[in-house]
Parts: sequence; structure tokens; C-alpha cells
Amino acid sequence: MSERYIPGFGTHVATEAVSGALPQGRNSPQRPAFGLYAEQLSGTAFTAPRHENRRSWLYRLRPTADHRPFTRYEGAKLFAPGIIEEPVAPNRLRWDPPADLPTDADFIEGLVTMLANGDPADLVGVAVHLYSASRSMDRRIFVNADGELLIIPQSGTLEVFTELGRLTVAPGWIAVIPRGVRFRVDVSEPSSGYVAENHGALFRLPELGPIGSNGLANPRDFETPVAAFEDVDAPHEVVQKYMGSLWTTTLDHSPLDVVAWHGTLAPYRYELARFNTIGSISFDHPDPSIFTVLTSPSDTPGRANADFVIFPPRWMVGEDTFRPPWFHRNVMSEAMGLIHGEYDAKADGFRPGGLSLHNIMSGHGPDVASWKSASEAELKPVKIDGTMAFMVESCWPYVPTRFALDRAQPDYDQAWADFPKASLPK
Ligand SMILES: O=C(O)Cc1cc(O)ccc1O
Ligand SMILES: [Fe+2]
Repeated sequence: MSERYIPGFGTHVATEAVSGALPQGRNSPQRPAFGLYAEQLSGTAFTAPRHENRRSWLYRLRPTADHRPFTRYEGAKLFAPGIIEEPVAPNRLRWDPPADLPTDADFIEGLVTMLANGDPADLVGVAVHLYSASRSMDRRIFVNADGELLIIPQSGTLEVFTELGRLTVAPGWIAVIPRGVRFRVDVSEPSSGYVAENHGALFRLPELGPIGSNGLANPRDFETPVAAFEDVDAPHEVVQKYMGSLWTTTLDHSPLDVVAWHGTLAPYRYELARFNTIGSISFDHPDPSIFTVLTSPSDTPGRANADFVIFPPRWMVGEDTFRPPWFHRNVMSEAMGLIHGEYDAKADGFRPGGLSLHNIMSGHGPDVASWKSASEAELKPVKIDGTMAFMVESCWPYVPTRFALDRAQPDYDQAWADFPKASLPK
């Protein structure tokens, strides 16, 4: 079947891969068509307010309930390894793309956790993982009970076959797989990138306030796949992340057997180039919240559990303005990655596939070289081009994993060494 997508963010989709599979007029008929099983998948509490409520009804060959007990999964040792015991130092950290990410790995084995905050069982927090996959998942399925997965490819295109349909996700695109949705990732070349795992409230579009009714990520540009399934009666291993640990069970069939579904909870993809970037056309550099693609709110208004923010190509026109990111200390914690190109606050050392962490209250901003060139630049209109950085900003400070701590650049503080001292009038 050729791929097709339905446009819109969080819209109510009704889709069937086999004509007549989707019940009409009710969710749970006494006997669904063809002996399919009706199953509800909830992304929000049953009683969540109507405008936030997200759930879908799935019509499948066998119910998800039909499985044997899960046992501990012994693979993917660098994925969700648990938190370090020692206190977290107030240091800024940065990583080159690690040279020793798993090789000859599928998407599950290739996941490596770098940063995490919050306990998944508290339903808050976010984790940042890298992945490096050179093999397709062969009769293996992954499912995350701990939150939704925001997948950010950096190199190589992923074919993600989920219970609710298939998504092609190339670098420059993102995909979000809801909590609990089972999926397989196929690759045709060594592929790597980032995953932000959101344990908290579902990602949604940010409010637009005075921007008005259009702009930033427009709802129409989000794409949800139509129903697609496989009917395979052969053993399939299901690896599940559940309350921070990995578990496994084996089914005698593929669980990607949803023939039809309808509802508002579904995987989706989005091309970052569609982002309608809005910025200053007078002076001063706005807060980066203007670049928010998706936000997962916390219980405190305006203080995100996780904001997914991008730094796309854009014109810089500010008059009498220091144009790159300013020096700052933030009560929010900032994890950043780079998909391609260069980031305007870092002349050196922040590489595609790398990562940086500026945790709560760490002083950061432009490195010396970026500061010098931006302070001396002629302020004509300049296009920042050929770049895509992103940030996963969270109100909860991140804790690096042991793997991450052992691989941090030893000299990141040098980015801000040797600033000349200001000289006051005598
Ligand atoms: O620290 C960073 O590079 C991210 C960032 C970018 C920006 O334009 C303003 C503030 C900010 O934290
Ligand atoms: Fe910052």
C-alpha cells in the first residue's frame, strides 16, 4: 500500500485499510466486522477536559491483552540505565557525536540515554536519548509506556511502522509516537539522531497570543498516517520501556495488526522547514520561546515540562542589536542538539549529532569568537542559512547518565574563557 497521510494536528481521523472494517455510529459494536477486536487507547485520562482529551479506537486482528508475562530485557544496556548516584555538578556540558555509539544495532539496541529528569512513574519530565541504527528491527517491536517519543533524525531516513500506520521520517522531519503505541523502525542505511521522551502532558502546539491565528508550526502541516497493518503469524518480540526499565515478551504474531482506527491519539510527523519562523524586525533578540514547535505544559502555567524549540534558517535584521543569543542564566534547563549546519552562538565545537546541556542557572551564551564577530559585524540584513539546531527546554534540571558524563568534552568552559574585561571611563 502506498503511504498516505491526513493533515492536521490532533484532528479526529477515521481510517480503514480494509473497506468495512471501521464501525459506523458506535465504537464498540457487539460484533465488530470480520471478527476484529475493538480496543480503546487513551492518551489522556477518561475525564480530561474535552479540548485536551485524546484517545483512539483501534480495530485489530487480536486484542493487545493477549500476551504472556513480560520479563526483564537484557539488551540495550545504554538505554534507560538509571540515574547516577553522585550529585550533579553545576557545569555546562557538551558532547561531540559519541564515537562509540552501538554499531550493528537496530533502533532499540541503538538507543543511548544521555540526559533525563523526573521519574516516569510521576508522569512528568523528559529524557534525551541518541540513537544509532544500522539494521531494521526484524520481528521486533518497541513500545514505550513511559511517555511519547519525539524522534528527530539527524542522518538516515527512518521508516516507522506503527500500529496506526506508517511514517517516513527523514532528517529535517520529526515524528511523535504516542505513549503505548507499538512500532517497528526500518532503516536502509546507518541512521542516527535524537529522541526526546516526554513523560508528561502530551505535546501540543503553543498558544500564539498576539501573533494571532497563524504562524510558528501551522496545524495543517502535521501529518497522521492512514491505517496500515500486517497479518503475520510468526513470533515477534515486544520490548517495552515501563517505569524506567526495559521488559520483553514474545507474541506469536505481529501486533501491527490494526486494520482500522478512529480518534485523536495517533502518531504524526512534521517537516521542520514548514515552521513559520517569526522574529524581531526592529531591535533586540527575542526569547527563544518564539521558536517553539511543540510544548508539553507542566501544572504551572507558562512553565513547560518540555518545550521543543528549533533554530531554523531565518533573516537577521535587528538594528543596533547584538544578534546571536545573549548571555543568560535560565531557570529552565536547556538540552540542545544540531541536525545540520552551524549554530549562531557557537563558532566551534557544537557539531551535528552532538549535544549540549545548560542546566538551571548555568551562565552561557555566545562563545568568545561568536561574541567578537557579532559585536563587530556590519548590521546589514543577513540570512542565517543551512542550519537546524533544536532545544528541549525543561523546567526540571537534567541529570546526565554515566555514559554521557564519561564522554563530555573536557574543555567546554573554554568557550567562554578570555572575554576582555569592560573598561569604565576613568
Ligand atoms: O542557549 C542557547 O543557545 C539557546 C537560546 C537561544 C536564544 O536565541 C536565546 C536564549 C537561549 O537560551
Ligand atoms: Fe540558553
